[in-house]
Amino acid sequence: SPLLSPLTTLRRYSARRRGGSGGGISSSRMNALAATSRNFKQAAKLLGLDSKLEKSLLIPFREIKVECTIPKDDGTLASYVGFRVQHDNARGPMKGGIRYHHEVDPDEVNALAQLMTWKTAVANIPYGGAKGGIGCSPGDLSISELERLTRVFTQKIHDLIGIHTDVPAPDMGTNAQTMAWILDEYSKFHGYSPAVVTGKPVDLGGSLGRDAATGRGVLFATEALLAEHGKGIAGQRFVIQGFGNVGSWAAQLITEAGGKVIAISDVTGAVKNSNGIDIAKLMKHSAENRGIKGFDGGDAVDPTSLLTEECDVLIPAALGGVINKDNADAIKAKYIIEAANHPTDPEADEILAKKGVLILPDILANSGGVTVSYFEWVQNIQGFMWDEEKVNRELKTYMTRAFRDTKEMCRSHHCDLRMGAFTLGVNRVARATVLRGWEA
Ligand SMILES: NC(=O)C1=CN([C@@H]2O[C@H](COP(=O)(O)OP(=O)(O)OC[C@H]3O[C@@H](n4cnc5c(N)ncnc54)[C@H](O)[C@@H]3O)[C@@H](O)[C@H]2O)C=CC1
Ligand SMILES: O=C(O)CCC(=O)C(=O)O
Repeated sequence: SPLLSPLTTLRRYSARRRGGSGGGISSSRMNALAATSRNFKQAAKLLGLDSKLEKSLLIPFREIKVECTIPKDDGTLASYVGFRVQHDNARGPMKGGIRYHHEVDPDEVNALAQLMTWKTAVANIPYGGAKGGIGCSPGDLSISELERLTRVFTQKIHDLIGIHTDVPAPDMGTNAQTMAWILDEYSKFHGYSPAVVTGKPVDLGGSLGRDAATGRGVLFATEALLAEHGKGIAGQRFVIQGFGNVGSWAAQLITEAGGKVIAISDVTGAVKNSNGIDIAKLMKHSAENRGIKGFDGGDAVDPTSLLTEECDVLIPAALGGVINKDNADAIKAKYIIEAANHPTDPEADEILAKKGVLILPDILANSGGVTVSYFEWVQNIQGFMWDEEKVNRELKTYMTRAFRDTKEMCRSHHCDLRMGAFTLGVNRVARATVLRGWEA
């Protein structure tokens, strides 16, 4: 969250976890890997990819599973399973976040790693894709337990990550402080290596603007989509699920651009105000009260009904699979901007397409985070720091270009935005793979 120090954010996450389910996640969601692979196969078909190349692109490069055993503060031992899936490196070092969440499982990490491969290609940054996670509830761990867990995880994978092999970053339940621990632990083995992680604190070589980057990229992508329909952010009504790094920055920047955030949720609860929620006040409340619950700047609403609220633009910015065949038909938004990864199941895609709802897919909409991660890595390698204005200006250029390239694929392949982005990403990875001589 923009107003909080890294340590406070992790503590706040803990309270959110204890606060209740937050809602909106149905048991009807598709398996994440099945859903992502289905989108990939559809794109491969549109591109007319050779079937052997298609198969080779889908199979991950490496799947790592490690047991991380740590002493708890009370002296007992606890063990957690950590994963890192390195999906593809045809276009460069593998890149992607590390998630701490109780629902982390190998299939989902696999799906998220695959999405990173297509996302970095859509953004046209010189990376492949990876993702990691530890099955834990960060909220139930103290800061020192989280630090021990992160250091043990790093000890187990340090030989398999690196500046030119695989570069982790934050995702749900992790933040700049987590990256600082990974950087420190990795550097014990390999010498001081700031470029081994991105999204780290600015004091350790993090980029200005990385904290806000995913939310800012969501704003730029939304602006590009609305502009096609003769609209701007100003005057549009937004509903946002998730008030963590991505959701809180998106809410803040949309408000600054004149949009009206009329409902927002996190794991502790949801609030609605048709006159527009005071986001600065909500940030303060959330920091002081460990979540949205109890905020008096609107009416408390059932988080499960948040996604189906009347609005112009819906922004899921929390978990995957939240828009599925159970609730898709009830969605009233005209546009869905996927700030979260894989929030929409393919079955829901079909229902929403029939209703005329336009979806800006995750691998385009949330690519601002990894794009500024790339800027951070470049700055670290060059030993030179950009000012924030340059970071934000370059981010806008990259987001606008990714949107334009996606639209071009939509036109040439007669497909929707999701398939436009998938064909764009898959085609770039396929070309790099063939050029490198994949069959040799
Ligand atoms: N952090 C980043 O740079 C990027 C994140 N993403 C994606 O954005 C999404 C959010 O990530 P972050 O904001 O980084 O995570 P975070 O850990 O900072 O925040 C997650 C938010 O989701 C909320 N949440 C959890 N379960 C919920 C539920 N059932 N209902 C409503 N809210 C719920 C939490 O309370 C919290 O507000 C994830 O899907 C992540 O993969 C995508 C690209 C980059
Ligand atoms: O910044 C990065 O490297 C990765 C961000 C990420 O995990 C994502 O885009 O889903």
